[in-house]
Amino acid sequence: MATLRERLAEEVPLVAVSFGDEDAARDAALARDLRVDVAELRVDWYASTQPEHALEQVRPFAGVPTLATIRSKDEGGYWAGDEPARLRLYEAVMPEVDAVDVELASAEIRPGVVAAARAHGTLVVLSHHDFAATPSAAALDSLVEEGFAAGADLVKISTMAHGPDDVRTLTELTLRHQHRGVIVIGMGAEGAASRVMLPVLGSRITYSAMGGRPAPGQLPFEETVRLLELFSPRFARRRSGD
Ligand SMILES: O=C1C[C@@](O)(C(=O)O)C[C@@H](O)[C@@H]1O
Repeated sequence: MATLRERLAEEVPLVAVSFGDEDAARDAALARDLRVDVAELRVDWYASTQPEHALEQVRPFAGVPTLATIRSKDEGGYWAGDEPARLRLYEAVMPEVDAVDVELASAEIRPGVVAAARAHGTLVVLSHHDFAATPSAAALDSLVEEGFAAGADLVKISTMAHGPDDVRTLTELTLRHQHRGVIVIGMGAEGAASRVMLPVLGSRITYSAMGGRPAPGQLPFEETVRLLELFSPRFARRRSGD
């Protein structure tokens, strides 16, 4: 199977599923059987914040492209510890995963996460989430620039979409930056179409649900794959050629 880096270079959308630590062996087997493109390991959902516990959950996914996320509460996650402990946990899982995702706004640990990722050859997603609204195009452009300047391989923008104007803002953002490596998501019911449409237009990863704790507007994994096979011939070709 191609590595995540190779897959991203193809510029064909990837479908991610987020997993916690309920049953990592079961989830890893599911991810393999259903050919999930990226397993997002939501370390902030784990019952224990001990590095050894996290590593035990990560290891069964060997062979599946993985993205470790330890999301702050400020941006919709569950991390309850302090920032030094969060950085230590990122550093502990770094050698075992293909990519990590940390918020652009997490100024205290972001440089440390980027430096550790560079040292291990791990990809870095720098992300921004807004669960209330979609900011202006200019504000979103500055976040994208800030992300790449800070060393992101991918910049992720995930904002609440309240209607067609927000979906248009996110669509135009995707088109402006599509070859640089962006992930753009319109959350909520009004944004649901963006989870299929924006990957067709160049957003690199779309997140889908398989149990767990679905984000607002997420579609089930199999539905996401079916719709992308319909609308993205390149995606359909890659899936059938796997
Ligand atoms: O940031 C994202 C995107 C997401 O919030 C979504 O809306 O699909 C789901 C999260 O697991 C992931 O880290």
